[in-house]
Formats: sequence, structure tokens, C-alpha cells
Amino acid sequence: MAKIDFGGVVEDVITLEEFTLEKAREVLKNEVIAVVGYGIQGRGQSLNMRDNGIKVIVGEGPYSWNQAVEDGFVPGETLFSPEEAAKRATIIQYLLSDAGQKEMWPVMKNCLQPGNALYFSHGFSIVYKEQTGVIPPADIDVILVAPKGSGRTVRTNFLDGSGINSSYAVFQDATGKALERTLAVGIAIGSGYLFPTTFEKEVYSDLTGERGVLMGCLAGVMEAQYNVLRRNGHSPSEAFNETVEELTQSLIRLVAENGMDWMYSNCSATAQRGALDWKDRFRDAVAPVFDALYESVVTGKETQIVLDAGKDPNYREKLQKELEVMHNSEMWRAGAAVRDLRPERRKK
Ligand SMILES: NC(=O)C1=CN([C@@H]2O[C@H](COP(=O)(O)OP(=O)(O)OC[C@H]3O[C@@H](n4cnc5c(N)ncnc54)[C@H](O)[C@@H]3O)[C@@H](O)[C@H]2O)C=CC1
Ligand SMILES: CC(=O)[C@](C)(O)C(=O)O
Ligand SMILES: [Mg+2]
Ligand SMILES: [Mg+2]
Repeated sequence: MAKIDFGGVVEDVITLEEFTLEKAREVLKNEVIAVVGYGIQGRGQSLNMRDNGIKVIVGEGPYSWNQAVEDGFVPGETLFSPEEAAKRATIIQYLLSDAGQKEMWPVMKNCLQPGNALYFSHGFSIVYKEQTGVIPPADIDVILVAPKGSGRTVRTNFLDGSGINSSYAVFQDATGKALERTLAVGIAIGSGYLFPTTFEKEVYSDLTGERGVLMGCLAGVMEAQYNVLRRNGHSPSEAFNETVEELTQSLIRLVAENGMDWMYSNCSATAQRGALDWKDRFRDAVAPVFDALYESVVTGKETQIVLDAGKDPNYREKLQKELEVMHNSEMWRAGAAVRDLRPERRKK
């Protein structure tokens, strides 16, 4: 394992150089991998494995069956019902939605043979077992590889050669081969490197991150700034440009490239002075919200909300409506018009 110094803390990382794709193929050569759930992650991970020369079958219900067929999975050969796929496999990648994993568990647990590996991309089902009832038998491996990105990017980064990083963990090692299997599948699904975690650490950090900076907080602070500009007489295009477009088209790219101070040092002295002065005020204003969020994650309130929502047969429809409200808001309609004006889009 490579030892990498992360800001003064030395951590282990598995790189592609030490666990090569050839090694992953060797480890997996006698395994049959079933991806159960052809959603955003299931699709990205199974297509990458197939392209990497790994034997993979898909288990899916009516929801994304046609998508799997379109992607070249053949009913009765490489595409089955979730139950049938799980029965045929030695490594079962359980990639139904987290609520779906709970619902299907009574069926799924009867499909598992001694020596199988049950694989997750999230610690949800295992860590919140009191809520989900997902308690695997003792004679199988229970492993995790969690790509740190959308399943859509798991696929597009693979196709453009950039890869994605993932965390990995072993919860239960029944065969003595759990770690080797984990790393092999991690590389096979297209991870550029893998860093160790536990199921618990993964789920706590993931639920916090997506509710926080990555999605919830991001959308919230953008709305707040857009609204203040609009209330003070700025046009939608000006408010959107100053809140979102400049971030995604310019400044966040500099952060991605070389860090926050790099972005700051490529902005004006005026901007730097003000941003440095306001940064701590924003940090301190949201800190209590982040404390409340972490608490809500650890106590299981967040996962319970997700599971309760999943029980509602009309939930998908309701979720779609909520996203439509966002889509149809002035801010994001202004955004669509701004995006259409990007020079590279107008050329097409
Ligand atoms: N979406 C993402 O990019 C990421 C997802 N994950 C994790 O990967 C796993 C899969 O997530 P997604 O791909 O987002 O899932 P998803 O929400 O797209 O659902 C995947 C599939 O589950 C099936 N499904 C949903 N509810 C079901 C039910 N009640 N019974 C039977 N099947 C049902 C559907 O057929 C769907 O195709 C989850 O554990 C998630 O937390 C991890 C990293 C990122
Ligand atoms: C993409 C990802 O890793 C998330 C945001 O945690 C998720 O989709 O659950
Ligand atoms: Mg995540
Ligand atoms: Mg997540």
C-alpha cells in the first residue's frame, strides 16, 4: 500500500500501479459478478467492468430493464431478474436504491451461497441494520467499494480515461479473500485509486457530504445569494452569472486544478481581500447547521426519512415534482438561458 501524507496525516492508498487491472482480472477470473440494480451506479459500474474484460451479469426489474438491453445486456444470457442474477453469481453487487435494498432483502438473502461476496457501494444497509434488517449470513464476505462521485461520472470518467477515486472496506471476511476481492472489483469498476474506510465512516461522511457542501448546502447558498441580488434590483442573468455560471465555468475549475489559494490568487486583490474577510463569517454561520446535520445522520434520522419515503408508492412521482419545481424556478430557468449562450454551445 502506498503511504500518502494528507496534510500531515499519513494514510494508506491503493493505486493502480500496485493493484493493476491485470491483477484484478486474475483475481476475478473464476468469479461471476452480478450487478443487482441497474440504476445510476449499477449502470456505470457494470459497463466499466464489461469494458475491462470482467464477466458481469445484470439483475434488474422492469424499471431499467430496457436500458440494460439497450446497453447490450442479453435477456437470459447476461440479463436476469435480480433474484436469478444473484443466484447465478459468486459476487453480488447490491446496487438497488438503499430503500430498495431493504425491501428486496428477504428475497436476496435466500439467494446467497456460502463463500459468496455481497458488495455494497454505501454503508447504509449494513450500518443501519436495525432500520433495514439487512443482516448477512456469517459464511459470506461483506465488502464495499464506494465511488466518490455520481455513477454517471463513474462511466464518463472511465470513457475519457480520467477514472474516479473510491473508498473501500471489508465488513466481514468469511473466505479469507475478502480484501483481495474488494480491491479487484474496485479496480475493475474503474477506480483510479482506492482509500480505506469502514462501512460506518463511509456512510456517515457520505450522508453528511451530499446533504451538505456537495448538494444541499450548495443549492441553498446559491439560492440565498441569487435572492438577495434579485431583491436589490439585479436582473436574473446578472444574478445567475454572479452566483453559478462564474463558479462552474471559471473559479471552481481553478479550485479543482490547484486548490483554494490558487483560485484566490488568480482573482483580483479586491476579491481576495473581501473573500478572506467574509470566509470565516460564512463558516461560523453554517457550523451549527453542519453539527445538526451530522447528529441527524449518526442518530439514524436521515436514513429513516429515506426509508419511509421509499415505502410510499407515489414517492418517485413526488420526487420528480420537487425537481421540477427547482427546474422551473426563475433562477434555474435563467440558468438554462445563460448556458445556451455559452460560446461553445452557440457554435454547434
Ligand atoms: N447515485 C450515485 O451516483 C451513487 C450511489 N451510491 C449508492 O449506490 C447504490 C445504488 O444507488 P443508485 O444507483 O443511485 O440507485 P437508484 O436509486 O438509481 O436505484 C437503482 C435501481 O434500484 C431499483 N429499485 C429501486 N427501488 C426498488 C425497490 N423498491 N425494489 C426493487 N428494486 C428497486 C431500480 O430498478 C433502480 O434501477 C446505493 O446504495 C447508493 O447509495 C453510491 C455512490 C454514488
Ligand atoms: C454521488 C454520490 O456519491 C452521492 C452524492 O453520495 C450519492 O449519489 O449518493
Ligand atoms: Mg457519495
Ligand atoms: Mg450518497
